[in-house]
Amino acid sequence: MTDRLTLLRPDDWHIHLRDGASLRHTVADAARQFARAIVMPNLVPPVRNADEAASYRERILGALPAGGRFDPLMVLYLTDSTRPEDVRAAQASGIVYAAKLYPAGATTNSDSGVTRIDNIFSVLETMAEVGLPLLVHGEVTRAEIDVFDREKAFIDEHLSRVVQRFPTLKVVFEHITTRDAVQFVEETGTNVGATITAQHLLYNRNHMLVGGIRPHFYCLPILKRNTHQEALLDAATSGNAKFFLGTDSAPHAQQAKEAACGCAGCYTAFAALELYAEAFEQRDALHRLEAFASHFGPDFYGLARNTEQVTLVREDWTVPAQLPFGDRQVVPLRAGETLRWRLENRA
Ligand SMILES: NC(=O)N[C@@H](CC(=O)O)C(=O)O
Ligand SMILES: [Zn+2]
Ligand SMILES: [Zn+2]
Repeated sequence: MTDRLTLLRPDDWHIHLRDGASLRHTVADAARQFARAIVMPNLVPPVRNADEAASYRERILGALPAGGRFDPLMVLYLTDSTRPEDVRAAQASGIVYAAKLYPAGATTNSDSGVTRIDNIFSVLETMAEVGLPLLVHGEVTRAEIDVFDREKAFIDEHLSRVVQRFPTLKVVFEHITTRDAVQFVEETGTNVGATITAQHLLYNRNHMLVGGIRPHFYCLPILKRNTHQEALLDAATSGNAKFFLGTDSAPHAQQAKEAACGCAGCYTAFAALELYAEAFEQRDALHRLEAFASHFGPDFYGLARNTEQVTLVREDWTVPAQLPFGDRQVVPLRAGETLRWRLENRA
């Protein structure tokens, strides 16, 4: 049995760092694990153009602990009024690496999202032309569609159409949760990839709903049945370069999660690699972790792989019941429970 696992330092291709006082904590946690991260733009108001991305990036770097190294890769938030010029300016800025499609109303802070994908076709055309990847929260929002079916409906109604219409556009289907999404990504061209979270590899909806409702497992897209979890585990451990690490670490203050109407999002960045290692080990696939975590993401984005290494050691440790989150607290995934792997530089 392997007791130490050394791999290239990973990157996180989907993270929420939030803003303001929380940055001090979210950035420190991310920087301990990752060299770079694709930083989600769903602030209020969202990050809509290169200038807003540049100032958010400065706030993130300003929150980095002394001596810390971390490269935030910024993302534009597409709205109905995003223009092709915004895409060109973002590409020219050198700090924006993608643009994100949130269907309006699909998830946390998506009110300014796109109401009809056809509204942004000229923007998508420019993105394809300049080589800026499209990141997608793939869920329809129509009230009559069951929450467990919203990802599949998005593929059928929208994503397949977008991919056909813009065959050279790079697309990352974010935080996929279904066998349908795995199959769609497998069957489309090499310009279409997907991120997979640790929680969707480790859990299914029973973990969230059997024996009591557990708000800290609630995220969007929602955990699905175990057959979908199995399909995601197959994909992540397959060695297929289209599937790579994106934590979707999405902290909300404890009171906002443990509420009559709790927010969606799991906080995982504090132990992301440890959580993924647990999932890969379930499949005897630890030898596939490095490529998933550290090779396929930069390869897809056309960036150099990292050169520094990190080491995971087999050592039990207990996840704290809470972690500081600005002037509040966040309950991390697995709070109070034991993790079997530990990143060597963990304090
Ligand atoms: N994943 C989540 O459940 N929540 C994310 C938004 C998102 O990625 O959809 C958040 O910003 O809280
Ligand atoms: Zn999302
Ligand atoms: Zn997210």
